[in-house]
Amino acid sequence: MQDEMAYLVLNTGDVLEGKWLSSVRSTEGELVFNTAMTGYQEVMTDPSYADQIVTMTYPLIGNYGCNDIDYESLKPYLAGFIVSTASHNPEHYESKQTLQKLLDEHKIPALSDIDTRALTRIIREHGEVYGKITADPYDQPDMSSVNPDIVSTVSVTQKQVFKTDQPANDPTPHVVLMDFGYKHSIAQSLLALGCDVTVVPYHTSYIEIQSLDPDGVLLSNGPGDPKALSDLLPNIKHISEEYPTLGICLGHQLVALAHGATTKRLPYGHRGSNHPVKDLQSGKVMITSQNHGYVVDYDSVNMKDWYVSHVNVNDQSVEGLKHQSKPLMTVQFHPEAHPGPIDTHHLFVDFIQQFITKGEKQHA
Ligand SMILES: NC(=O)CC[C@H](N)C(=O)O
Repeated sequence: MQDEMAYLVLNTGDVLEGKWLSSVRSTEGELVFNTAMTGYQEVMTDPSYADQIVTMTYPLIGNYGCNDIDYESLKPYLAGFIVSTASHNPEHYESKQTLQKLLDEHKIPALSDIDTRALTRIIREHGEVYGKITADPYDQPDMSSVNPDIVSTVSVTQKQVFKTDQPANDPTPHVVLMDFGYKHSIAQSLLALGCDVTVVPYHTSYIEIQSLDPDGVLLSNGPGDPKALSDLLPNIKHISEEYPTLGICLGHQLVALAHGATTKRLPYGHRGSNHPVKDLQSGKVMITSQNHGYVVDYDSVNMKDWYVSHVNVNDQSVEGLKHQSKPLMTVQFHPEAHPGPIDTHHLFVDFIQQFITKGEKQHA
């Protein structure tokens, strides 16, 4: 079985040969690349990558193993994983299993020994690339397999309540986290700051949220094209107008769409843990963790009610929005990091400061 040939067949006509890194042998999806040097376990378990085949540009992956604490969700949702050199002998005091074992356990098809430099160049050149991991080099990826309803496969189906063990605030603030595919470290960031967190399904209505009596609402990251969720926009608009709101990544894009802006595809996405972002108010540049293929169109933002709070230093794309008069802010990057630097962690503090300072609920 180990000798079976392993290929990544792309819709560009390119075929790359590698070695099997998992016992599950066939998958397809959109190819994306991540430039982070560490954090492969967090990348693999970030639900934003659902249905995508992720290639890591850093050449050695798996060298510190996989542990019990870096899961960003219960399991990896990505369609496939591609590396150059896979380490089979990890060394780290927290390591519990190898990369290969984790991929096998969760039945994620994966290849090693792929020329990830060549692959990344192909993705950069073509932008939107689909591929198939297969034993047959004449197989072709079927692009019709893209699931427009991908968020429903990663969101919780029932609410989950998490109580903080950090009695930092009195009364304890309560944040409702709308789950479009949330990374666990978002909830952990809020719990560590002394907030109770209720995670709710992505389609939870304004009335249901109201019945939970939150102090603030957070719309999470998640997979897919934000425009696929256009049915939800009136609900999101209503919620974000009534409660202090923080949108992260997909949550940012959805709040922007709900308030009349548009989104578009980036040429080949921002995925990595060293993307420089400028806070336009302070002038400070922060290094951020990112994972997105879409972006809010700068010119579509209604500057009467909003302003652009952050921009990407590399391509000037929109990285953050703030409402002119409401406690409503959104960011394209990941303030929870994991993996990545914690330069923008203060955004969680800014978010909760809006409802803890007066010790009483701020919304009507
Ligand atoms: N991490 C995210 O929330 C990603 C948002 C969206 N799926 C995109 O690719 O742009």
